[in-house]
Amino acid sequence: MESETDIFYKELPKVELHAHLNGSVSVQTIEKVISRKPHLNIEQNMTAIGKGQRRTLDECFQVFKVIHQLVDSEEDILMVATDVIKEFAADGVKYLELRSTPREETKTGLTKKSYIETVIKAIQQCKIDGVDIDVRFLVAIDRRNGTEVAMETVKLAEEFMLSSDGLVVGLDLSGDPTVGHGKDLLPALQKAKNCGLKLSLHLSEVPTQQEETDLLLNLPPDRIGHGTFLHPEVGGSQSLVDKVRKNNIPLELCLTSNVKGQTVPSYSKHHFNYWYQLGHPSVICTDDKGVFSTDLSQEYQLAASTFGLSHEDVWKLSQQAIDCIFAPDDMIQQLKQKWVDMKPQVFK
Ligand SMILES: CC(C)=CCNc1ncnc2c1ncn2[C@@H]1O[C@H](COP(=O)(O)O)[C@@H](O)[C@H]1O
Ligand SMILES: [Zn+2]
Repeated sequence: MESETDIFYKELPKVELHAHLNGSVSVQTIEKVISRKPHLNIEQNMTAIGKGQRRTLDECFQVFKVIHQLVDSEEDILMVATDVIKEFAADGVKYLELRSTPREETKTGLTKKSYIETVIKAIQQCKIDGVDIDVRFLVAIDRRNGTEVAMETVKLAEEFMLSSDGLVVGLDLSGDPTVGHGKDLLPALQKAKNCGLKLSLHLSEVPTQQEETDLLLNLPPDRIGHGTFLHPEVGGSQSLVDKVRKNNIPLELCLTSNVKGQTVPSYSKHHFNYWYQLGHPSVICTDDKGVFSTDLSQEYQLAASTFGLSHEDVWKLSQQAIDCIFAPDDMIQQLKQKWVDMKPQVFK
């Protein structure tokens, strides 16, 4: 951790809806994987961006390549996923949607199928161990890989949605936003939606994606990652904003990620404020807590201190996130009850 987070934010029950598995790996876990693979000559400081540091988007995506080199077997994925889930739980996250791109690695025998199975195994193991968190999984499409891989990923996600006892709930579209075009992925995303997978799409993470965003908003997605350049003040348009509002599509907002990745110039200029002022459902998330050296408590505290939110405002924000989860209604009701039960303790 970079700086102390107030106890209120730690104790606040939280919902995390935008967390990439391999971007969420902590320093401690990275050290463990590095010690398993000394021959790679990778140092811990190559996988995280510290306090006050910034990187270009391109440099950030290089970091994921390094982490992928380190995390390349079923054994690694099981450890990484288990650690990440336990860390979110220790930070007061009560419900987590993890997302990850299935990969295959010939040299370790990892297949896309065993990749997903291993993440599911980690989720189940944490449940058995009594970790106080409910976890669901979104299978991710890396936009760089194009139409065919996207379609193959949707098929896998559908298979697991039907066989994972409700743990696989949806699909994520992510990857370097400057590569590829959403129109090539539209048929796969449409198919996913038709078969009942929920969709969370990274949209307008960089400027100049209006056309793609406009197209993909017609699906419509169930949630939007970032949406940094949707509104007219930053080169988006009123018609994009109207589409998002008309369909009431929640936004997943990641302050530190956007500032460190330099798509947003400073915390006070973050688009959280624009959407919050509109009363539009906005969920504070971490994106990549390992890479950006943060956690969800810290992100809530940052939002509060930057935009002058009271503890009561922050409570409402974390509570409203419950309505944006992809798990079915009984989980929503369970979480709402948990928030009611916990409130006296948090405001003591
Ligand atoms: C560069 C930057 C500012 C990152 C934050 N914004 C992001 N935008 C799009 N895709 C992302 C971002 N962060 C993580 N990802 C995706 O998540 C992957 C890492 O997690 P995983 O291997 O899917 O488990 C990356 O390879 C990338 O495909
Ligand atoms: Zn993301």
